[in-house]
Amino acid sequence: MRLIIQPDSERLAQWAANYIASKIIKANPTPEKPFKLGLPTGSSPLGTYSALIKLCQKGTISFKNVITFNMDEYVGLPKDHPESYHSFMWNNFFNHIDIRPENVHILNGNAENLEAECQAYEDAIRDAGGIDLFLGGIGPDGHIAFNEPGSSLSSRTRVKRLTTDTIIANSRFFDNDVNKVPKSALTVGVGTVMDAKEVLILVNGHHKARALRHAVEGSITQMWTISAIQLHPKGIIVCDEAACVELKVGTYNYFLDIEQGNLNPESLLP
Ligand SMILES: N[C@@H]1[C@@H](O)[C@H](O)[C@@H](COP(=O)(O)O)O[C@@H]1O
Repeated sequence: MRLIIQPDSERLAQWAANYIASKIIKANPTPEKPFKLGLPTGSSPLGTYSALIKLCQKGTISFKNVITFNMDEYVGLPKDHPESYHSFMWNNFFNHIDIRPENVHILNGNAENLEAECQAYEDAIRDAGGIDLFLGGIGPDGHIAFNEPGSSLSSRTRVKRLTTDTIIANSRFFDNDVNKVPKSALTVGVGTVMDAKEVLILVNGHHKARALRHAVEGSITQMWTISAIQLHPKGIIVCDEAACVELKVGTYNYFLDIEQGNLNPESLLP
């Protein structure tokens, strides 16, 4: 695993955006051979999305031949609700880049048959040839997508009931009223994310420090589902200083040290 430590959340976001851009450019995608990108919602990716929008508007990258698959969606929230993940993605990212709407995939939390919807999503990912790069964030309890503590590390896309912790954490988007937060969601599984060729996880802020410690220094366990990244051959976590406060000094120094010789992805951009 690589752990990229950045001074603050702005530089974390720029690093991640440059990394994603460099991968898209390197893949040189075409309509026949698109780049497949997995995407999260939440506050963690907002800076990365802004930086990617700027790179697209400058002409450094194009999303014309990029296919996206989002991680998750609430069950039962209307698609056009301001807090649906559909709204989030279009407002914060897709409306500002040159992506083709037919290349965007987001789970439908209002499907009549939710299980069939989840299976169709897995099939669509497989038919697209798998995901090249899955970008993600984590919850303070170390969950990835909506794979709450106790989720199988080989789980696939399915309906998941949200924990009280997540409902409380997400109530900030619903007038701080836990009763307004949907109680379940559709989510890709830990296994779905880990099947991607590369996984890039954004971790910023002091409130994620415990989760980062479990992800990097802890055992692989279903109670911290992000820890599954330890088994991924190309897993990267990019974090800010604030998220590092629970790491051992030795761990922190080691990851800074081994990254010294590595190229900053910015240098790979035209
Ligand atoms: N399903 C999402 C996750 O994908 C996200 O990583 C997490 C953290 O959100 P934030 O980035 O706002 O801290 O929130 C939700 O639970």
